[in-house]
Amino acid sequence: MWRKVTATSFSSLKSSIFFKRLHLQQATKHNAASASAVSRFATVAPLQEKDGRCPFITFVLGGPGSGKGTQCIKIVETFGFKHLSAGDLLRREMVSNSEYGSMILNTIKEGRIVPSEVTVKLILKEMESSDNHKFLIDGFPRSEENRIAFEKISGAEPDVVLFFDCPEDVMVKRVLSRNQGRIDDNIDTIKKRLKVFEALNLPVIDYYAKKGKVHRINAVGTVDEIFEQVRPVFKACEQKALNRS
Ligand SMILES: Nc1ncnc2c1ncn2[C@@H]1O[C@H](COP(=O)(O)OP(=O)(O)O)[C@@H](O)[C@H]1O
Ligand SMILES: O=c1ccn([C@@H]2O[C@H](COP(=O)(O)OP(=O)(O)O)[C@@H](O)[C@H]2O)c(=O)[nH]1
Ligand SMILES: [Mg+2]
Repeated sequence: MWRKVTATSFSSLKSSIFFKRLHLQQATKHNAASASAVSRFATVAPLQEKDGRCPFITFVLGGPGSGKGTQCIKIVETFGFKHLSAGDLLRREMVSNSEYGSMILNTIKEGRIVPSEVTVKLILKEMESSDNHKFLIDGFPRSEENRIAFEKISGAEPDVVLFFDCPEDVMVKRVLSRNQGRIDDNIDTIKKRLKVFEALNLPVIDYYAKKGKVHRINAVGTVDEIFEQVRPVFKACEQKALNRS
């Protein structure tokens, strides 16, 4: 299993490099643009250099309400991935007496993006504590800065990027009827989130598209119809994912 195989490398990465760097960065302001992120996060040795193996990572991207979380549940059921929703991790952190609680609350309320250090730390912690080696990272990276932070700090890249492509009017309708009591599921915040998605998240999708990693899914249709587009993506890489275990 991935965690057992790489526990040493990942733990030492965590204690020796990631957390030390994190403390340094937390003392600074978090508003750096993606360009400066390149220099803010020093490169670490890729996980696979340490033991020849690395986790199988899928980034699940798309605008608010495009159906990322819904499809992740089906992917988990069918292909046995571990689902990590960045939004859920941040909401859990927010209500856990964390020092970041009020910052996360205000950021989500405004539809902005939480500083990369915080989100990457939560994601890597979950990955490390999981026995699974196949991960769906849902709703992350949301910006080039997020992407660079993850890749530099973890030394890993996604194997697959799913992009749920959905018209804005459909996304707005779905979010407004989501009914999960979320502080950001109101029309004012949705408008801001759509702008942030276009300005900051589409460049991430473009970046991975140029690397041939993006699978565009037409996110209009029933949940089952959409999953029939998703299924072949994972069927095609089942063997590759298995080889990582
Ligand atoms: N294909 C679909 N058709 C209709 N409603 C959907 C579909 N997929 C998801 N939904 C609903 O839309 C809302 C947003 O879906 P969700 O999976 O939470 O999206 P995201 O994680 O991308 O924001 C939820 O209430 C969900 O039940
Ligand atoms: O990597 C992330 C993921 C989420 N968020 C914040 O959390 C909110 C909700 O994210 P989630 O993925 O749950 O929303 P969804 O797209 O599923 O509606 C976003 O608008 C952001 O404010 C963030 O800052 N960084
Ligand atoms: Mg979601």
